Amino acid sequence: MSLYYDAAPLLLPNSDQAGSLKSRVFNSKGHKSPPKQIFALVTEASKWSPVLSEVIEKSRLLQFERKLTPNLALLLVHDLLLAKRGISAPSSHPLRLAVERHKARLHAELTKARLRKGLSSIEVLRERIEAKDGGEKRAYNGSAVATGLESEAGFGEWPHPRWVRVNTIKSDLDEQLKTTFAGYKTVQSLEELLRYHPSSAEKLIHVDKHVPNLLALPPATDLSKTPAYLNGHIILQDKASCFPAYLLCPKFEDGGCLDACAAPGNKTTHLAAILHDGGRAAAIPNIYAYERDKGRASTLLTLLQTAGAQDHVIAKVGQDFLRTDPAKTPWDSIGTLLLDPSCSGSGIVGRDETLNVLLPSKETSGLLPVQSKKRKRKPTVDTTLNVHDVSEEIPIREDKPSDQLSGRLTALSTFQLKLLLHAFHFPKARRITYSTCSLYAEENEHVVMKALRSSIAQERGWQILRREEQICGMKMWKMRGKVEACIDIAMDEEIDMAEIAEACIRCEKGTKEGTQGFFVAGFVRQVESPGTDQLIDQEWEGFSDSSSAP
Ligand SMILES: C[S@@+](CC[C@H](N)C(=O)[O-])C[C@H]1O[C@@H](n2cnc3c(N)ncnc32)[C@H](O)[C@@H]1O
Repeated sequence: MSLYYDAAPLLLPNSDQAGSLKSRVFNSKGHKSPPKQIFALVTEASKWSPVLSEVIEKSRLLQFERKLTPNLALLLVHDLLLAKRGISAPSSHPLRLAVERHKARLHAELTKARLRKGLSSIEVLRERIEAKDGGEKRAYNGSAVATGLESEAGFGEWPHPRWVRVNTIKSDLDEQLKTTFAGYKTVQSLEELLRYHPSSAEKLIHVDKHVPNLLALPPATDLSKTPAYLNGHIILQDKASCFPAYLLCPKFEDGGCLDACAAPGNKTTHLAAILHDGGRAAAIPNIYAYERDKGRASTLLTLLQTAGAQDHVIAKVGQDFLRTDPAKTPWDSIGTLLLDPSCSGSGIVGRDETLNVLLPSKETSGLLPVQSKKRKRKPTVDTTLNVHDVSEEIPIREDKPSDQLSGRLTALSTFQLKLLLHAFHFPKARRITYSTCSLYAEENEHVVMKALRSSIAQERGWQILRREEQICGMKMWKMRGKVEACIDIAMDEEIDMAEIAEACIRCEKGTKEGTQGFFVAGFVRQVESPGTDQLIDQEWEGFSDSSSAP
């Protein structure tokens, strides 16, 4: 029974315990049950809470059983009706008995709740709830098959499609459409795909209009067991995450390409695919991939192997990009750099989702919506190759008292700017992309503005890669940077802030574009004054140990 006592307080609002649900569960020493079990129960019960609260209220369980609290009732009813093993408590436990004596009524109410939503089976209901939870919100908005769940939960977002990048090192778009996606119906608009109903027999696919070799599939499509995924013919990568390598547009003749923050390796393998170019890149590995974290670097190595990119990439396992000396060989011949540093991760779909719990009311007069404080997940170190599990981001730590948002953003953006300025020192560098999966201007436009105003940028002639200079798909992309955010930083009236904002690319999450929240900007060096490289290289003295990311 300890499981339910451990889990119940976690469903309540106004907890003064800071941190994400995960950190509260996994870092707590006061729990008697295994943290994994507590976490699973709380997240599952929250997911099902709109339906189960209705069931509890209609069955009048809380009126019959006065000892039960709404949160305990939610957990116990969840396990009674939905868990394979039922309630995890001794069969004679009074609280278990208090719920089990209403089993028939509760079952009947669950069936009625499902039928009211017009759903044919509990499996279909489960599918809907899973789809909703995976960020697939408002999936069926406006369609004739509205479930009723949308209005209860107040969804206002578009679902997040499953994005698939065809790995052109091993396959091509045509081949994938004829094999892995044979039998799928191609739809011309992403919106049509996002309105797809999961129980429909029709399989839909959309070929992206911005990024080459990118496909969108309906939310919750599971490709993890397909041969194409297992053999690295396709890579599950969000659309926005494909922007940096595509915008960087590295060419073999540019010289070496450097990915400064590589793990788990989605963008590195994308760079390799772009550079593959008829096998030339295979002859001379010319992509350097830095990954400071050894655990994450092992994921990178696995992904490189699976994607067939191991011959194109020299992985710098456990090495810090900030410790490279740009003046030394081979760094002195690097032509393009991709910087995708650690960030707040605020743009990641599902990352900042609140735990939405709808507790049943004791009075049966309606449901009590409870929205817990905003929480972020604890850092995870991923060492397996399941791209579903591997985050591109290491979320910021939140277990320190001083870890307030503005402090964290300052620390992150200081590190991000340092990385960018270091990249500006590479003597043969011509193009750089800087990206984050953050929504905050501090990590995005502010970093760009500060970088452009730096002395190294001015000495080396680094400029923003203007919209009209960008590769076609990026030029076409409508969502651009925020002028107000540029103005926040601009002090130099000569800088055209509208042009810089226009050059920056933003993606929002939950829109009908189907992306995660993301930001990318390109830098280009068009003029190089003679002798400047030498001067700057002499000036660069490396960063001290204290220059690491927060
Ligand atoms: C946002 S993730 C990169 C995601 C990756 N670009 C992708 O697309 O799969 C940031 C990564 O940069 C690494 N990192 C942070 N600072 C670094 C540094 N100074 N040198 C090398 N790697 C660094 C982190 O360990 C983390 O794995």
